[in-house]
Amino acid sequence: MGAAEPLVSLRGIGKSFANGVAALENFDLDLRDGEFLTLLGPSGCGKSTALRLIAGLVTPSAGAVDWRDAAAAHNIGFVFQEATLLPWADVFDNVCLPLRLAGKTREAAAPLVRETLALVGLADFETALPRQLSGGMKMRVAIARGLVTRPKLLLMDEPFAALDEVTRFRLGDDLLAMKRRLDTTIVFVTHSIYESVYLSTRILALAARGGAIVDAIDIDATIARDDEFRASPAFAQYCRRASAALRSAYGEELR
Ligand SMILES: Nc1ncnc2c1ncn2[C@@H]1O[C@H](COP(=O)(O)OP(=O)(O)OP(=O)(O)O)[C@@H](O)[C@H]1O
Repeated sequence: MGAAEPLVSLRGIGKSFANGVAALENFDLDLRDGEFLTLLGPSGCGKSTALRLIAGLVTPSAGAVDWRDAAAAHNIGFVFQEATLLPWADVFDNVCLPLRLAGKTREAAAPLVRETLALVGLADFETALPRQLSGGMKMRVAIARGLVTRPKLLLMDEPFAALDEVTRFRLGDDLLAMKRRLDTTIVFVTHSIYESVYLSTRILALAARGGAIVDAIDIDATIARDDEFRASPAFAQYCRRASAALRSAYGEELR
């Protein structure tokens, strides 16, 4: 098993719900080790369903999800659009939760929780309650909770959608730094073309119905992600391509 082998492969995936909706049809995906993959597409095209299938939260109606390493399949971080924190628990206990669920005592988990809080810039907020935090800080707690078990894979479903643009930019930069530091592979869902180009090493644009891949855009992973990139002709070019892909993903629906 070489490092070039995908971390996880989705083969011929179909997912239909009891109400007859086919969210995904014959969907294939090879997730590369270490990539930042973004799923871009119209509302309802199956992005969240794809994340939930990878996470094992729903089972496919057809096809298979194959993991290179079974242990990675059982240690996946998941961050949602809402931070979904326990309102009565402080920041430390919210981040500690996945370790407690894995059977660690609070004391045994503490060093990892503190290290992760430092990583997301919340070292001084251990005892704060969720209601005392801004939206951006709550999202940092949710990211810390997603990373505290040091998963190989972090799934993020529109995590920054509810945040203002400055907070969004800052969190994006910090997320890339965390990813580098922990060597995490990320699958990210967003509706923002600019965000997808800035953060990703690959973008998949999914068609409005059934999740067919309309375009796969590789973004040069060696380019530093900073203000210079955001202002560069290369960035504009990638955005034009992603925008065209998204337009064709809407297909008939835009006409
Ligand atoms: N549990 C469910 N039961 C019935 N239909 C569902 C269920 N979950 C999703 N769907 C349907 O499957 C399709 C794909 O949904 P999904 O949430 O994956 O799309 P999405 O691309 O993530 O959308 P959005 O961008 O709006 O979050 C939609 O038509 C949705 O209504």
